[in-house]
Amino acid sequence: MTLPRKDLFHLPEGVIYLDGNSLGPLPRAAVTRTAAALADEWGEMLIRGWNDADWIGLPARVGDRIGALVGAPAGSVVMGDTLSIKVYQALAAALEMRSDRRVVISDSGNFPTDLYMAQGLLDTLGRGHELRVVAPEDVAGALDDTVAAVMLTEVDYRTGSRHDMGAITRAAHDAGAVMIWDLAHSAGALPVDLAGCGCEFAVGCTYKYLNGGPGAPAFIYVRPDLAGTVRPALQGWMGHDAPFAFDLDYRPAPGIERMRVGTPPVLQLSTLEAALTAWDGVTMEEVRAASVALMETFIEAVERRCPGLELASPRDPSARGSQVSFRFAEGYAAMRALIDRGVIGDFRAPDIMRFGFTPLYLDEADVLAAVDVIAEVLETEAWRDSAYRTRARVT
Ligand SMILES: Cc1ncc(COP(=O)(O)O)c(C=O)c1O
Ligand SMILES: Nc1c(O)cccc1C(=O)C[C@H](N)C(=O)O
Repeated sequence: MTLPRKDLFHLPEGVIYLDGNSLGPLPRAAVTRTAAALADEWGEMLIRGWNDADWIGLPARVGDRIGALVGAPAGSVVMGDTLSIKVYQALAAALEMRSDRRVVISDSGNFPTDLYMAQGLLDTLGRGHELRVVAPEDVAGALDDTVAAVMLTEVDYRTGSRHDMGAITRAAHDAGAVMIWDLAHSAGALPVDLAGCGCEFAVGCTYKYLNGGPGAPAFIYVRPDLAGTVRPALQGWMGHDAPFAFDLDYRPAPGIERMRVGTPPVLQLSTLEAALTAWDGVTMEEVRAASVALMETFIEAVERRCPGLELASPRDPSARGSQVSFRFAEGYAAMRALIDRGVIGDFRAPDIMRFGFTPLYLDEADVLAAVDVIAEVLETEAWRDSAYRTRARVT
């Protein structure tokens, strides 16, 4: 299999897209499939689509496709809701499994919504739980027999620095804690071995490296030996054993389907299902090898040509996800200047310029052309233009 597979994507003319770590581009297969889901399924089938187009089976069917990309067996991943909700569900179930313990460990590299959801859940429980947020390198040292759950994102969204999932999961288990991984910046970016690492829960989003589109639903994995016993905190009817029996009392579905909540987002799941065909016939190992090669080319060229930028990501590729970040005090304005010139990355406060590497639709020529533009923006100080200083609502 050769990479990239640019033909599978709509890539706007004149753009080098280095932000697939935040929102993937539009896969061509998604255009036709979404149009068909609208016109042929919703339009023609109306309510019959639930059975005739198997809308009801989408959360499990798409979950299996994603499971195959993150090392999870069939029947252990299900789709739905936003990642924030899936974080809440995983943590709530983990705390029930360790009801005698009160501490949750996370780290300061985690994405804020994960921490916010944890804080809200712990407040709602009102049982004296504590969220302890430590530095990423201090996680292992923070584990003791008071820790109920460890909740981490494998790849830091700002620096791209990567945890060792296997080692941290083992350390959490040695301390008797439940392990939850957020794979937002891993799924479709790196090989992940959920079954091998033995974690109890994993969650992730699908709008980044999996190219499911803005607002695409999240996924949740529960280790197969636990899926029939974990208690869902959000007891929606779609997670019921028999939703269409309309019982007055909740009875969870026998396995992973209990982590469903309400009506699935059929149109977004259809888009995502088609988007995932871009992974057919390519392995995550091939994608990873190509990503590392692109990142090494990028780092070498940027450091040689742009001395004002300071590498914020680990230099060792094995300690990094599929993004490269550079620090620059005027990073926000500089990123705006780059975007104006067709090189799209993004900015994270206070000074991080982020660039994502996505070998399905990027090649070395793109990377070198992007560096030409970065060098030009820095050499000419184009970022000084006042037009680049006003902050957008979404960065
Ligand atoms: C690690 C992580 N968790 C959660 C989210 C967001 O969650 P949601 O899909 O609920 O907006 C992101 C990015 O948006 C993220 O990077
Ligand atoms: N989910 C996002 C959104 O709804 C709007 C803008 C950006 C995002 C993101 O995905 C941000 C991303 N998690 C990050 O790594 O910063």
